[in-house]
Amino acid sequence: MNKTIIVSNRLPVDLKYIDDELVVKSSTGGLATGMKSVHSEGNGIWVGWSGLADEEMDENQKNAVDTALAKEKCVAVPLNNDDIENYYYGFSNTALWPLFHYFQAYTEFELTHWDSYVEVNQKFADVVLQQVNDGDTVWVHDYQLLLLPEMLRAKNPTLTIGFFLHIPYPSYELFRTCPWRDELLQGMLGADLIGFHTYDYARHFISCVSRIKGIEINFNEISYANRIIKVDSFPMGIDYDRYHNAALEHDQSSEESKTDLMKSIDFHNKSNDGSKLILSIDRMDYTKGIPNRIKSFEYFLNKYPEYKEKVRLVMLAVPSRENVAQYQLLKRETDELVGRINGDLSTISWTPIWYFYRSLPFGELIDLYVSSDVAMVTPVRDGMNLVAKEYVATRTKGDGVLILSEMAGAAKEMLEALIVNPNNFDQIADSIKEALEMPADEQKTRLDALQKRISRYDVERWASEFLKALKVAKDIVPVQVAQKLDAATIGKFATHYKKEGKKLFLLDYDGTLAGFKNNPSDAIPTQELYDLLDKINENKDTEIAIISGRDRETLERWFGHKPYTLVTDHGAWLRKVGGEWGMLDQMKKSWKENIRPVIESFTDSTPGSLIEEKEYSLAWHYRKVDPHMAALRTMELKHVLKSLLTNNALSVLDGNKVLEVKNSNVNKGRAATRIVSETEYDFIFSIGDDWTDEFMFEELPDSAYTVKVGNVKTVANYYIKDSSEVLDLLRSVTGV
Ligand SMILES: O=P(O)(O)OC[C@H]1O[C@H](O[C@H]2O[C@H](CO)[C@@H](O)[C@H](O)[C@H]2O)[C@H](O)[C@@H](O)[C@@H]1O
Ligand SMILES: O=c1ccn([C@@H]2O[C@H](COP(=O)(O)OP(=O)(O)O)[C@@H](O)[C@H]2O)c(=O)[nH]1
Repeated sequence: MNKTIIVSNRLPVDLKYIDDELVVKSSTGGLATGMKSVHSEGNGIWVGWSGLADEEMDENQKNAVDTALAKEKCVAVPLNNDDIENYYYGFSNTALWPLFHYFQAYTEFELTHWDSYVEVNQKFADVVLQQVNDGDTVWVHDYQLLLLPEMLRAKNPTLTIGFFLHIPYPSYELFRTCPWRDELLQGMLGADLIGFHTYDYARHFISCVSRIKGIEINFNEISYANRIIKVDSFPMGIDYDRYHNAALEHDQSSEESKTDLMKSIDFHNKSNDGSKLILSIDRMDYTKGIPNRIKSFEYFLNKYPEYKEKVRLVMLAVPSRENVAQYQLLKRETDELVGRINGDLSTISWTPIWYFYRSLPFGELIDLYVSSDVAMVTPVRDGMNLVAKEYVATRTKGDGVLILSEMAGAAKEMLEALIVNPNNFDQIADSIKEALEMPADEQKTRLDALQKRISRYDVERWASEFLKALKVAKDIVPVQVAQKLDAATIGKFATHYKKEGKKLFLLDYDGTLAGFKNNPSDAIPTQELYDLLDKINENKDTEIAIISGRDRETLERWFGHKPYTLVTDHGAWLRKVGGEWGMLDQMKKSWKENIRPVIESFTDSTPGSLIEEKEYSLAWHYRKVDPHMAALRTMELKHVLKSLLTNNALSVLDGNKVLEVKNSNVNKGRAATRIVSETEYDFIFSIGDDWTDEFMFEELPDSAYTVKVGNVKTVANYYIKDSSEVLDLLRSVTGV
């Protein structure tokens, strides 16, 4: 039976050696609870770092760790201190974390960090590959392991691979600053499904793939390396029942049983003086907007002084990544701010900010959530933010107000919260006032709606939706009627070619015999191409026909002196070997005077595009244009042209990064038909890359060998990867 392997930087268990004794604690983090059902199913396992440095343990200790982990169905990836320093604190947390959270000034790109990141991703891959069997599913989590999907696929293509990013995916403008942007995207594209918390993150990722990799994308499907990769958003939820039920239990418990922390800050007596509590919980991380929150609370107290002595901010900051300099600075800044504000504003009976730098066990967290009138969750950037959801889940009495930053992924789903810009102190101050004064029925209406949504789409649902979508994604077969041309089939062509009889090669030029150049006039034939075609042409039974969208003048300049059949202007002109040029259909060109200015104005307003004037057509090339802009402009231009081309005599041809206005009755299919109708060929081979070549493939007799350059939708029977394979293919078929 196939199994599912979960891979994340950290395992769902915390391990510690205390006085030589290994202490194992199950983690209650969001991911761990969410994946519980996936993890416990069948023979599934979880692969990750144990949190301990490999060289700090002797063999016995390592064995003890492995045994303890095995009991939890976990397998450790051994990391040494250098790995932890360079891969975890280094590339993951001083390059990717700040970059992906829009803290560009904090982002450091260090080659040693990158090298370690590659090496450690490979270590993860090696451990996973030891654990998997063919056909298994691997679900990779988060920014520490962006390279892993591709590393796994390279070694075992039978795996179904999902990837989920828990942090924001930045816009192209940020992402492109990373020196290893190609490698990171390549790594992620090894997955079958790539999930994000929000649609915006997914959109940014798709934009990076399209702009950096130049890959064609159809809505949320990326066609790459003969696979379809799905991209979608799956907003992660929490274990709603766990929080909700704990809060219900808390409501029923006696005052004495409340936790020491609560007693120490006199939470439960607050109702006596009518004072209110505002709660703030996060890891001590610069993305969480802690200094801004403190300053906006001070701003609130100064803007609405009637609230002095009536409200307290209880701030829990959990120590995190303390080895990274920016985290140390943030800690210092926070300590100083709290000290200054408390110094300025405290009275004998009132301290405005209660600040705790520590983590709390579950019970005390619940106590905090339940006892607070308002939760302020105001990160400057946050992938999702589970604290916001947990606060809502614990409000069992229908009261409590959530103030939520629009920069948290959670804001996309929690619209009934008071949504704020974390940098707008004035707005935050007003929202605090609104929250403190919100009528009970409004609190309840907002909470009901939030609770309904968060309880339905909980963490288990999130995991199962992702895995369902992953299965569907793996099963998508690229729309592909053509077969990849393999050595055996090429051998068959060659055998056929050697037989007696007339042979015809119909060869498209741009994108087939010649690779694309940014400027079409630079795509001149190489000596290698001339030599090869001449050699093939030495066989007196073989006819070479170059069938191109190029104009007559250009093709004549390049091939006029050769004994080849030439078809130009997408099939408008034909010159048989040794014959004269003839027009296949009577065509007009006077229309160009009206259409040219329209295309010219698009060229002016679309940097990178250019107009190519042919005798009987006008082509607008946009190969160098930014793909998003190109998509927009081609849509507009097609629309404008459609309104101008009112009779059927002209049509717009949507080619490979080119729009071309030409006479409707001309196409390569008609030209090819003319050629094959004049001679009886025993062997026909045709090859092309463009949409215009489809007419040719379509019209040729069934016995013809039709080959598309590029793995895209086609009516051809076969395809090859790209134009770099064309000349070798011709050599193999003809044996020259
Ligand atoms: O492992 P650490 O370095 O100690 O960091 C803790 C985790 O922080 C990040 O959490 C993110 O995931 C949450 C759940 O999807 C999301 O709500 C939050 O917005 C994110 O910041 C990180 O992504 C994890 O890998 C870390 O383990
Ligand atoms: O003392 C604490 C404070 C917080 N949390 C948990 O830490 C998680 C924080 O997740 P979030 O998505 O808000 O932010 P992250 O830290 O993952 O960036 C939440 O589940 C909190 O309940 C915890 O376990 N102990």
